[in-house]
Amino acid sequence: MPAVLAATEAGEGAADPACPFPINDHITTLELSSGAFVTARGRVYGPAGAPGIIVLGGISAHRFLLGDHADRASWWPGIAGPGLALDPLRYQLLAFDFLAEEVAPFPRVEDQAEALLALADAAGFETFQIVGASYGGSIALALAALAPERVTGLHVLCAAACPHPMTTALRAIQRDVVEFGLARGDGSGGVDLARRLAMTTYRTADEFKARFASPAPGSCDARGVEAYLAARGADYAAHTSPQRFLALSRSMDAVRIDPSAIRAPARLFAVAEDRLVPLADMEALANAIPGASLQTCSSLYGHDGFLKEVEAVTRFLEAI
Ligand SMILES: CC(=O)SCCNC(=O)CCNC(=O)[C@H](O)C(C)(C)COP(=O)(O)OP(=O)(O)OC[C@H]1O[C@@H](n2cnc3c(N)ncnc32)[C@H](O)[C@@H]1OP(=O)(O)O
Repeated sequence: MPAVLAATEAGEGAADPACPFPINDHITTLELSSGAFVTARGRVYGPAGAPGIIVLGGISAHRFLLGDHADRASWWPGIAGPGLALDPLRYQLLAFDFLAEEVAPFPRVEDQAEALLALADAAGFETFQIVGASYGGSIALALAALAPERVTGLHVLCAAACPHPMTTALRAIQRDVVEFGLARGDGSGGVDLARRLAMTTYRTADEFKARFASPAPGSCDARGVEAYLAARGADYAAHTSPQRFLALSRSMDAVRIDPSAIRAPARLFAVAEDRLVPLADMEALANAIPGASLQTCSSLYGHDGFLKEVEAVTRFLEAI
């Protein structure tokens, strides 16, 4: 278990007087069981005393689940927000910034889980549910295994017990691209190119065919698939350092969850067309967690289905 060295809290709801729910930041310094010292940063949206839910997304996610009331938008639009499935008027929603390059050689999902547990303590969550998607789903599984007595419900989208070798292969190439960029003195260019490749694993061939084979004249996509990938790569590289990219990429490929350690009622959500986390791997996880259930959705968006299929994800989260 992590040793907490310092915890601070800062209320920020006042930053936007129109905000109808409290917002509190928690910053906790702790020693991980690996011996590393880290600072965990989390944000809780919602009224004190309401049931706690830890909300975790893909590698692009951060503690600003609902945006930052300035220039950062919510990373789970349509799912988290007042009146939505993850409602800060009904729950306390805790999101955090992933540990990344500050943990050498890279953070394991178990490290992320320890940081989260310290933040849950700081937020006063005795027990809580977890909703985790993609990389956040892997962390959710690790946290459920770490603290079985505190997790009352586990809801995992598009994440399996370990990465598929083809997924690792494609991520290894992305890391090589970033390392190549760094060696040339252009790490940011490496992240840009790696993200372009990553995008092709998040979406499906059918979506690209529908969008880019004969795009509507005048539409944004009329500029073509290369322009799209270039735009997504540039946007990601503008916000992500090469060191962060490498740390999180290695973390994803190191995931090895022991499903038998999970005691919480577990519900899984898979996308049949997901090529990053194949359906068969999620079926295997569902079979390995005692009592777990699996819902499957079909989506043109593949792995990005957890972000794009708002209706299906909302239905899945209705059981919270
Ligand atoms: C294990 C893990 O954790 S890995 C999984 C982590 N998942 C992720 O990181 C999410 C990956 N997906 C993305 O980044 C997606 O782009 C999303 C989810 C952010 C948005 O998806 P969508 O809503 O379908 O938008 P889409 O990807 O089509 O377009 C995004 C942007 O590209 C722009 N764009 C679209 N087509 C083109 C084009 N042909 N040329 C240039 N720009 C284009 C859009 O205008 C939009 O720009 P904006 O953000 O400034 O408005």
